[in-house]
Parts: sequence; structure tokens; C-alpha cells
Amino acid sequence: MAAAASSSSEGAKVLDAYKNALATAASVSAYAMLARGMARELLPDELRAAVRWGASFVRSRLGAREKERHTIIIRRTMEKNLSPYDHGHGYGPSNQNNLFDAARTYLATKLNPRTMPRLCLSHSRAVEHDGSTTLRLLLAMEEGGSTTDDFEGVEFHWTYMDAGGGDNGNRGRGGGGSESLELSFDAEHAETALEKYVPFIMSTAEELSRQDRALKIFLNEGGMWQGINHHHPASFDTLAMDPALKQAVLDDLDRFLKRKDYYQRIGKAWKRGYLLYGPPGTGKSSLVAAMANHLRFNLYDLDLSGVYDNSTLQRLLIDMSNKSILVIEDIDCSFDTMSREGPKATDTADADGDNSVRERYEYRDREHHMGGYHQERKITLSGLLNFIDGLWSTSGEERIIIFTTNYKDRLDPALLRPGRMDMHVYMGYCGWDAFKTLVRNYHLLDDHRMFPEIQELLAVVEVTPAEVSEMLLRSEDVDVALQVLAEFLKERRGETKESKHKHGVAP
Ligand SMILES: Nc1ncnc2c1ncn2[C@@H]1O[C@H](COP(=O)(O)OP(=O)(O)OP(=O)(O)O)[C@@H](O)[C@H]1O
Repeated sequence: MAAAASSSSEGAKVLDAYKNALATAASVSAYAMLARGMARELLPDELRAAVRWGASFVRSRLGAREKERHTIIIRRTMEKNLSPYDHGHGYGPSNQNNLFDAARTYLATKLNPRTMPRLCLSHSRAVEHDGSTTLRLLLAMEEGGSTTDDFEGVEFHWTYMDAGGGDNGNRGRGGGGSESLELSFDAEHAETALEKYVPFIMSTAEELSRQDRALKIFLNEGGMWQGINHHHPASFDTLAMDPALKQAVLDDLDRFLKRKDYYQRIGKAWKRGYLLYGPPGTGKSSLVAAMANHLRFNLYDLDLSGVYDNSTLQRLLIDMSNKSILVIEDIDCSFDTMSREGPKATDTADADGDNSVRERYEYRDREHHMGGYHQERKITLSGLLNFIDGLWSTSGEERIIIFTTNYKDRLDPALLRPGRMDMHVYMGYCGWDAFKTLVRNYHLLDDHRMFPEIQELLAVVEVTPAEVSEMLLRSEDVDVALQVLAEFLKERRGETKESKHKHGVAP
């Protein structure tokens, strides 16, 4: 009985001790919570940081050692003495840290408004290389906000800090000196961060800005470029042309974009030349627009009749921005085939005393009436080609030059020489594949009972995509439109037969 009493009092003691321990634990955690709350309210930032450091130090001594972390601070503006462009003029746009802008543009694609409860949204006006502006909507983190990005299996942690307090995204360029982005990662990944991740951010941001940019077309007037917005709807999807050729052009453009290092390594100007040829109305201009839209490059449409000497041409070429396309349409009309070189004394008349050669040179040297006075036209094709080769090999990147012509056989051999134009693209009459693209564009149609008849007709009739487009647009009713097209093709077939018969050609 005594034993039983003693064991029950032992049990009560154990229970009491357990209860006490529980009460102590509860009050410790309550105090800890209370202390954390008070510390948040009362302690200054520096002291809180010191306490955090102390806690992490104790943790690292007591528990498993934490991995060492590194942090890179990317400030919005560079320190005065760090800016390579600052020559003591104080802060200005030259102090803008491009990496900050690039990181913000990149991070905007990583922020998810569905999962992140607080984000900033700004509508900013970005200034492009050519001085034009583009409006951009940008999501950004608010002060103290953070996000994690996974790159090649490594976690990169981003935090946005603003010692000046908020107002994210509404500052003018050069303002916001207290803003920064902090990039932290495990120390062992420092190399990946600097050598891969940061360059990846820069190139991704550049690509994103390129996609955003409003395109422009510049025309030369009075020796200067005048730009207007370029909203041509042509795309490689809507372009009616041989599918294999279309793919080859697309692949060539994409390869060109990716080859900066390659061009640098082989010491060649980062440029590419295309010669587009074919009858009128086969889509050469449409292809130029599709290329500009695909690359998001501005177009510079050079009208050589407005360029009177090589120095004007040189200025125009120098004034072009990078990532642009220079187009010279109907190149066969811009130069006489013999005007490539200057006239030599012996060339002024040919062996028979015929003056035709001289006359042809005179095309080049003919005086042009310009604004009330006469000026000699001195621009030559060799001048043009040399300027382009020379200038672009020393300045300018990602340049494309496109010549178009309806008559390739009339072109100067200098232009057709291998290596001069990288790709010759023939834009031909409307074939079956091109027709299917057009009918899909205009009538959202992939099949129709009249297709076999039209396919047969297209195999024997020379008709341009422009003519087919016109017939397809005659009616919104696809049955009527296809009927109109079939009639047109039959008529053209009849004309062709008649003409062959007249000229004694076997049909
Ligand atoms: N291959 C094509 N794909 C889609 N549409 C085309 C094509 N070819 C012509 N078109 C239509 O015809 C119109 C005129 O074509 P475009 O100006 O591109 O031809 P072009 O070959 O440049 O003619 P030109 O030699 O007379 O300048 C275009 O606006 C477009 O609507």
C-alpha cells in the first residue's frame, strides 16, 4: 500500500515536471515571439542585422554548417568614378547601369502576379538607340521583394532594395541612385553567375526589348534619313512562296543573328546580303517587310536617285543604326550596267567609233537638276559596294543589305560575284503551295472542291501572287472568289496559248 502510495506520488511528480516543462516551453516560445515582434518594432535596422548575423553565427557553430552565400549588388546608377563615360560632368544618363535595366527587364518575365501578392507595375517610356521612344509596361518587385530564378540547376535569389524608399519604375533616367538589385547564390556557383547567368540576362533582355520595339522605316530625303513607323503586316506565315525556300531564308536569318562571336573570330563585318529577284508582284517587298518583322530590325529604304555623291552616301550609311536593314529596290534601274567604273579615255568610243559606250557613261555623268542648280551625279555602284564593305567592317553590327530587282540578267556582274550577296532568292510565279498560303490568309480555308481544278491551272499558267491575291479579294464569299480566280486563270491560259501560236511556239 505504502509502495503504491509512493509510486503514485512519484507519478504525480513526473506529471508535474512534465506540465512545468510544457508551461516553460510555451512561455519561452511566447516570449520568443514577443521578443521578435518587439525587436521588429523597437530595434534599429543595424541592430537587427547584427542580431541576425549573431544568430546565424551561433547556428553555424552549433548545427550543420550553412553553405557560404555570395551577393552581387547591381545598382541602378553607377558610382561616379565607376562610369567609363563620366568625365567629371556629374550624374547623367551616362551613369545609367545597363545591367540594372537588363536585370529588371529579365526579372519582369519571372514575376508571377498570381503567386506574388505585391508587385509594382510601371508604364515607362524607353529611349531606343536611334533616339525614338517606345512605351513599355513593366512588372517589378517592390522594396524588399524577392524572387528565385533557376538557371542550369542553380538557384539565384533576387531582392530589390531601395534605400530611398519605393517609387519603383517612375524615375527618370539617371535618377533613383539608391535603387539596387541584389543577386545572391551559393559561393560555389560564382563562376556560373558571372560567366553564364549575367551574360544570359543581358542577351535575354536585349531580345525582349527588340521584340517590344516599334519598327521604323527610314527614307532618305535631302541627304538625311526621315523615319516613320513601320506597320507592314507581312510575316513569314503569310508569305506565299516555295516552302523550302522560305525555310532556308528563315534559317539563314536566325543563324545570322546568333553568329556575333563567329563574325568577330573570323574578322568579318557582321552583315548579310540578300538579292531578291523575280517578276513584279511576286512578293519581294513583302519578303523585305517579313524579314524586318521577323528580326525586329528597322528598315532604311535607300532611294539612290536622291543621292548625288559618295560623301552623301557615306553619311547616310554612317547614320544607320545597328540591327537594321538597308534596302535598295530595283537596283537594275539605279545603275547603268557600265557605270560601275569611271570612264577611261579609251572607253569614250568603241572600236567602231560607236558612241554607245560613251552615251552609257553619260548616264552616270548626266547633270541632274537639283533645287535650282546643277550638280554632277557621281555615285557609282563600285562606290556603293566599297562603302558598304569598308564602313560596315569597321563600324556597325547586325546589318543586313537587300537588293531587289525584276531583272537579274541586267545586273552588274560585280553584284552577282560569289560572296558579294550571301543569298540569292528567287520570288517566282504563284505555285500550288503559294496559292494555299494566300487562300488561307484571305479566306481561312484549307480545302475546297475547286482546289483540284485550280491546282491544274496553276501548273500551266504564269500568274503572280499579287494577281491571285487580287482575285481572292474580289468577294468575301469564298465560292465566288475561287470561281473568279478560276475564270481568270482560264483566260490567262487562253492568252498564253494564243500568243505561243502567234509566235510559232509549240504549245
Ligand atoms: N509572295 C507573296 N505572298 C503574299 N502576298 C503577296 C506575295 N506577292 C505579292 N503579294 C501581294 O501583292 C502585293 C504586291 O506585292 P509586292 O509589292 O510584295 O511584290 P514585288 O515583287 O515587290 O513587286 P515589285 O517588283 O513591283 O515591287 C503585296 O502587298 C501582297 O498583298
